[in-house]
Amino acid sequence: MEEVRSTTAWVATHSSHVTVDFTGIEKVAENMKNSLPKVEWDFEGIHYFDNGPLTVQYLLVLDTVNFCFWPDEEMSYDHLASGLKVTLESDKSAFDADRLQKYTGPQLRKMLNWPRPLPLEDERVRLLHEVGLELERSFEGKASKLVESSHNSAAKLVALMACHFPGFRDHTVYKGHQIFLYKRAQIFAADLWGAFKGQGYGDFEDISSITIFADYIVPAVLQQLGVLRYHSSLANIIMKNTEIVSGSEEEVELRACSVYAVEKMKELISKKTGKQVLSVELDLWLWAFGIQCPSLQHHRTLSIYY
Ligand SMILES: Nc1nc2c(c(CN[C@H]3C=C[C@H](O)[C@@H]3O)cn2[C@@H]2O[C@H](COP(=O)(O)O)[C@@H](O)[C@H]2O)c(=O)[nH]1
Repeated sequence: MEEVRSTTAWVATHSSHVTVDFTGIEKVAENMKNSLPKVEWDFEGIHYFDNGPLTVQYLLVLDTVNFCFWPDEEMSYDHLASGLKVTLESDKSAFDADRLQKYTGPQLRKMLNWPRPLPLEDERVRLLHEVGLELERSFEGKASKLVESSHNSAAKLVALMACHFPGFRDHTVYKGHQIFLYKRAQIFAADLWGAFKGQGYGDFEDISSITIFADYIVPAVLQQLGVLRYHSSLANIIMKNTEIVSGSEEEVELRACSVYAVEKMKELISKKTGKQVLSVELDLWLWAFGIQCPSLQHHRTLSIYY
């Protein structure tokens, strides 16, 4: 996580298209210092939960395919989370490692009750196969064993995931420097922590080490709040829904500046209140705010990472 923090800070200080506005951060921190809005994990009631290892298996499958819900305007994260939940409720072995290795695009569509091909469907299927195979090879087929191997460390869990599953290696090269974001690996740790309320499979002594999850909703919210400012050419691209290429300077800056800005916001709120604030909590608040705001325009990048 230190690498996520330091490399995203490097991007923020060398950024050409996105600026982090410290006055904007100060304003948000000032507003939040008295009442930091607490958003409950699963505030929408769409996730599977049985307080046991099957929930861990469900969350790993969910975060394996938790990316790119566009250009299909009707598709959203909620369809994914609830579709996988219904699947598991009717067939408890649906996410067994051997079955994960065999799913096809049409079968995944059927699970989600989706009438047409999913965005990046072939990649979603490939990543499910990858996770099924590696779970079988290294963790007796069980996501719970993977989590147990992290010995209550979220940072270790993220490192283990990056090591075992190439699809979770969310990094890029920016102006010659390697930048780490690890969005889906971090969100898996956060989902466990949220679902299990910091107990059992969600008991991570270093949950404070996690950063926010750099997706396409959070940068848009931060821009709306005046925390991020876009160069006019980038603002135009986003306004016109023009695709931004994965790995481009613009894309890396949008994601990295978001991580950096929220780290700064967190430090400031903690200083003002004398209480520790977690990036996970800020992320959930920003994300929940973003998805309730249908007019919010986000950047469009075809990516398997978010
Ligand atoms: N930063 C951040 N990004 C998040 C999430 C979540 C879901 N987390 C759930 C877990 C527990 C809570 O109950 C949350 O509901 C999804 N995403 C990202 O959003 C995008 C989808 O958006 P739309 O097209 O509108 O559905 C896509 O990139 C997806 O990867 C989050 O928490 N934080």
